[in-house]
Amino acid sequence: MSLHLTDVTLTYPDAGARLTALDRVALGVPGGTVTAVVGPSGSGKSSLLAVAGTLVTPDRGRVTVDGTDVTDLTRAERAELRRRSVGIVFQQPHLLPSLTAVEQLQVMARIDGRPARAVRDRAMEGLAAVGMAGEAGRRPHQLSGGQRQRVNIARALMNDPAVLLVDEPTSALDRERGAAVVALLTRLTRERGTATVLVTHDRTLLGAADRVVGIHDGRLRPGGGRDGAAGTVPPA
Ligand SMILES: Nc1ncnc2c1ncn2[C@@H]1O[C@H](COP(=O)(O)OP(=O)(O)OP(=O)(O)O)[C@@H](O)[C@H]1O
Repeated sequence: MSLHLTDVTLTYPDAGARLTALDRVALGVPGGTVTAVVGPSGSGKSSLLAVAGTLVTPDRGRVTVDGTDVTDLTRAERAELRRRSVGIVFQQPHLLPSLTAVEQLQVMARIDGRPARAVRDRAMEGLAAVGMAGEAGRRPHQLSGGQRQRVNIARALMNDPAVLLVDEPTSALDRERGAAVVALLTRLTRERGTATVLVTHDRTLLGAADRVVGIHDGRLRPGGGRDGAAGTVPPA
């Protein structure tokens, strides 16, 4: 399981010109590791996740998810790869208000002829993995912000993705709960061999990440600082 971005450039139309959101980005994330990408607002973090998650096709460069070069796939093949191999944890949990915690995970499950019972067992395992087995029957309004974020993470991991993309997972949480969520993501990443990318503007919570990379004006900076070779961060 791994994620590779090679020489990725992404531009958006901007008042008759093009705005470069990602500038010759190279990033390799081996399975079982967390790479944190840290940068200020507008630096390209969401763009990076959108490209890595195969939601947006870059102008140039290649994206390889779990050994498959996404660039050559049709739209339908990309959607299938995303469903099978990519988990995304959005900033806000976006849980469905009427569903219990375990049902949030069940709706994400690949049906694929699997009996409902097996899907439920898998969902319960997923909740247990994030310490939420005791809250399986609760609806979102009966959970704390940290608990909702745990359900969010469990849901993203329900189909055992090769790649996990996490957008500002701690923004709605206080420091202690935020640190617990990052520690949880790191543990699950190691246990499952997932290639995890976490983007944030907050450096204080990143002690648990295997690697921290900075992003400024669409360019990566190894080590998270403003110095260093632009754009290129080889696999750890
Ligand atoms: N759909 C779009 N059309 C035009 N420009 C865009 C679009 N999306 C993002 N941009 C621009 O691309 C650059 C990178 O944006 P991006 O959303 O990736 O940054 P970010 O680091 O995620 O910011 P934030 O932390 O505020 O979410 C910014 O200059 C932004 O204004």
